[in-house]
Amino acid sequence: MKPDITFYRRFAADILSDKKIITIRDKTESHFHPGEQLRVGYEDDSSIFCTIEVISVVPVAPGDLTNDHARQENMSLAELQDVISQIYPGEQQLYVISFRRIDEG
Ligand SMILES: CC(=O)Nc1ccn([C@@H]2O[C@H](CO)[C@@H](O)[C@H]2O)c(=O)n1
Repeated sequence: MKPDITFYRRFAADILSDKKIITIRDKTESHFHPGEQLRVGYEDDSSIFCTIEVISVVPVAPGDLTNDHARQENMSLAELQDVISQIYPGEQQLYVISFRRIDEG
């Protein structure tokens, strides 16, 4: 089965240990709905590593990211801002997808 959403492999351990409970995406991945269950795969080979349930999808501008967002990413705010500027350079409209992990694969 193909994943519904993918993550860079370096973030998988934080998701599987429930330390990372949000992801921040652009418009192309803003269509998920609360209650939806998503198969989660690795970005590099698309293999599935867990299932999550979407809690909410909330618009955010990169300049409005807070320490609270960073905590939910298991990062410092500086790290999060750095990651966002690398993955979504120049993007002014992003979306915070909150989730809970349901199982491993
Ligand atoms: C693989 C792929 O298609 N896209 C993305 C996009 C984002 N992210 C992570 O979400 C958080 C905020 O952006 C940070 O932790 C990011 O590293 C990810 O892992 N994979």
